[in-house]
Amino acid sequence: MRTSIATVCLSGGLVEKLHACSDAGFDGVEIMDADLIGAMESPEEIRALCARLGLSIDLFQPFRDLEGVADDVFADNLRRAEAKFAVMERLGADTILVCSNAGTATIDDDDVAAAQLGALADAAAKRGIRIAYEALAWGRFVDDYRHAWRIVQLADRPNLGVCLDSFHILSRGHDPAAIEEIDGDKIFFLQLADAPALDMDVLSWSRHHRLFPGEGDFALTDFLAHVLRAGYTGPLSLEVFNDTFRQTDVVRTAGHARRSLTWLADRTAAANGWTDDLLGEPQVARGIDFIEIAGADLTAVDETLERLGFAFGGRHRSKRVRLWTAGEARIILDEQVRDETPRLTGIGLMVDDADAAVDRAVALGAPAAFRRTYAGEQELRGVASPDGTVVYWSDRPADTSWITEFEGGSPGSGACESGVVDHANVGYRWQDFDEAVLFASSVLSLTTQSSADVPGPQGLVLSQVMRTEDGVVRLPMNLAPPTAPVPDRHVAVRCDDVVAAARAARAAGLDFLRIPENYYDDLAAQFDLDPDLLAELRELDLLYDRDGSGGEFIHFYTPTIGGVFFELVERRGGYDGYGAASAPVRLAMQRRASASA
Ligand SMILES: O=C(O)c1ccc(O)c(O)c1
Ligand SMILES: [Mg+2]
Repeated sequence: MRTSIATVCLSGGLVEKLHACSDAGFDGVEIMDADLIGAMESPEEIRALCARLGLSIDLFQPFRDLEGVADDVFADNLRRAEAKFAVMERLGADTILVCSNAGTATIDDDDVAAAQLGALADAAAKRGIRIAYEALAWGRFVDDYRHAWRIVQLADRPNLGVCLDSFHILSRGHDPAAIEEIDGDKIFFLQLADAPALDMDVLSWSRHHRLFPGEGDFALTDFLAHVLRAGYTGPLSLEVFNDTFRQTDVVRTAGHARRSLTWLADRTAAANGWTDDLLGEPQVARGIDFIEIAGADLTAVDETLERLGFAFGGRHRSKRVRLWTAGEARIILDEQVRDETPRLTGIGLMVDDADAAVDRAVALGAPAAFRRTYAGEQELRGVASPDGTVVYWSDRPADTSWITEFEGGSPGSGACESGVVDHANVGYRWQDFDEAVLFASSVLSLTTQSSADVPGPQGLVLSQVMRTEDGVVRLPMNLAPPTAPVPDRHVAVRCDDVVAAARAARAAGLDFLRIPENYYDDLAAQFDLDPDLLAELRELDLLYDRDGSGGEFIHFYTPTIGGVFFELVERRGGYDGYGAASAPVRLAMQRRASASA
């Protein structure tokens, strides 16, 4: 698999971008005309730099508004094209992307389009240049790849082919299966982009919201399989217009981009029984082994967990680390850090083959994380995720012998004995969010569940749930408001009787997140609730949700300690959500609590 990336995906100047692409391991680049125009370096210098960096210039782009125009306009278009061909000769680029006319086309006639593209191809042929014709989703008369292919066939020039771009095809809902009807050697170029399913005008969607493969909702493995079955042998190239990636660190984004292609090639090969590009077998998590919270002083967390009914699992015999458990929910408190406010720093997952999980993660470019272990202690292998959170894997059935490394534990209050980690809700800075989604899909083998916007006091919070099919591991991921100093994260523990657990916690002196009276008035209006249940919810600051099939969710929150808080939840009757309807209340109350703190 040869890989390439359009320079438009990245932030910075052209030279910086090229260095980053090379460092990330790309084989080639698509040079955007605007990036070259804005560079001090001459085309010859860029050519030499690419050669030195081991990058081929796979495409020069875009050339706009060529075909479907009157003769005088076309004559001027040819003049423009000749000037760009001359630049390409200096760059040493042999393929130019020509977008279907979205601006100046006045003639809706395939014969005219084919004649004009043919004339362009003949001019290009004199310089050994190839034309890759791409149907833009918003093209004036040509907005479908099948139409572009018909015109290319009509023109019938050896140096004229199509460029396929997953965004233009999948955004319009065009069936990609017909790609297999195109001659493989007439697919001159392939551009890949994912995107979230949005209901908006396609041009804005394309220019601002494209994502790297594995981060959005497009069925890209199917798409790529059609292209490869057609016989395409050129590079897999990323063309992702995205406002975030054009602002984030160029080296990091290039690495992130490269990982998305490794993942896509692996998943496509696996889905089709191909052996090329295969990484190791994905390891789907069978459960959460533990959650790790680190901070310089975690005594407030100890107190909260104790009042919640957790059992003290003891102190680690060789480190400043403590363990708390509620049934199968295990929380590790790590005080081996300096000057840090408490935050969720690690997740332990149980898989069938922990070594395979680590190897696959490393193959996907995740840096291995090591923790200091002493003789007789269980070695934990893991990797750092892009934002620094460490993921550890252990073999299932749970090899929980590490628990015996903790000494001096004592039982809990009992209300939480049925506990298990229901979900870990992880907030990310805007710079980290998309990369975190890709990490969860590629390295953690979690699948994306539809995203939602949750209204909060600082604007809408984008929430994207990543989970295993069976729901044993659930990670709702939130894009924190840009002003949040540390994105909040919380651990939700599920138990059989959250009302009893809330009562016990209240009796033990736990402060709950206060919920306003207005919320309960609204609940009564929304759901025809049993008055006793409503009174109980109100008394205990519990939140409530009900789904369409009668499943119910009852939950409450502890106050926030540094960057972390806890939630206790109970699911009844197969409720599968996260109480999204009450999230605005929670966010508003947390803001109020932090303002008065
Ligand atoms: O948004 C555009 O104009 C544009 C340009 C070139 C492309 O390859 C593309 O997919 C979109
Ligand atoms: Mg494109």
